[in-house]
Amino acid sequence: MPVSPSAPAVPVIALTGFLGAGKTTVLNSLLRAPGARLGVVVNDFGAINVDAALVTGQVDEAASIAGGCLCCLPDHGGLDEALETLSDPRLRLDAILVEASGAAEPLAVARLIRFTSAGRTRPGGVIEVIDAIEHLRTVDPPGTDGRHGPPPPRYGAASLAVITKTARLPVQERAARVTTLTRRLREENSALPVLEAPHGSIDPALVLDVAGPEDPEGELPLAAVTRAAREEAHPIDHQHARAVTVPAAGPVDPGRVLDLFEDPPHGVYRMKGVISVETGRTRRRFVMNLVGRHAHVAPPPAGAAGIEDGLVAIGPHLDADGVRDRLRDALAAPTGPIGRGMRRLLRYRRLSE
Ligand SMILES: Nc1nc2c(ncn2[C@@H]2O[C@H](COP(=O)(O)OP(=O)(O)OP(=O)(O)O)[C@@H](O)[C@H]2O)c(=O)[nH]1
Repeated sequence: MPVSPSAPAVPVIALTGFLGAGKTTVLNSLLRAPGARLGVVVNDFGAINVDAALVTGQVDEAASIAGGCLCCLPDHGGLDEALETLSDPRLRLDAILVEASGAAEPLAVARLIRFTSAGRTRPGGVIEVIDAIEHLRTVDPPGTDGRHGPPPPRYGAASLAVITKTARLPVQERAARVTTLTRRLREENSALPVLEAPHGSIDPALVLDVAGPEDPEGELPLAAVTRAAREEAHPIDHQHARAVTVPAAGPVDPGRVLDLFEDPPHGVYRMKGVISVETGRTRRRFVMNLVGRHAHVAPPPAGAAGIEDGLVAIGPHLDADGVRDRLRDALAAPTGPIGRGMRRLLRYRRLSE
């Protein structure tokens, strides 16, 4: 079927959020929803793009950018080219979702999308994913006096905020946490819609709503200019996280990997990757995640078949050599029986349901 030369510009929606907040989980939930044809660009910080391998569901077109933040990589890691390709009218995509790395600064990501050279796209909004458990310790912590100062400027980039992991809080604390987070977000961004997303699940209609007209109807041109200026005023000023990637040569001792996850190296906030474990003649793979002090073990989705075994450790202040040694040690070939470690791993697996 011929494509109209006046095909509408494809909205590009950014998924931002701190390390491990749940961006891939939200993305997967959107991709499971039938209806819209979505393109995906996944940016990951480590040398192995773990997130790209963990994207499940119906991706109509995909691109992967690994090895650093979009905003810090030379030529933004090829984002313009990826958007140019994905916005080809022949692909007939309804929207393109860009999952930023957890170390990216949302204002910088919004600016890259706004000023991309890909001519058939338009900014479709920024969805900031917020970890209900960790956010007030990591992104928006109180000062030493226990009081919050001005909210982080990144809140100003968001068009929708999605709060994840509330179910992991004690029931009696959930409502208060959502209220506190919403109040903080709206101190910077007064009209920001905020919603809870149990296990990353949000209504895709809301996301495509976020991607509504570029400049809200009735908005004074001045408002658009102010928004662009705010994005400009915060150039790439984010704290540079570091990532250490260590591939695994073969099956590992799960006990050693769990020792690492239970006592991560100083400065490591996030670890993720895939490991293989061999018992008898059976080899099984597991997806390992650590966010803060919370470890999660899951079976691999189909997409993980294409990813090599290994771990990526990420943190703002880590000693790369020391961390690499710890990861290598944890991923070394087993030197003895692994039964006890396997039972520990399966216990984590059950608790991660
Ligand atoms: N209980 C619970 N766990 C969640 C939720 N959302 C994400 N997780 C878990 O949190 C961990 C990190 O989730 P991801 O979706 O990979 O987070 P991310 O923001 O893509 O991570 P980075 O790209 O590394 O910054 C995984 O173990 C998820 O299973 C949620 O709503 N509830």
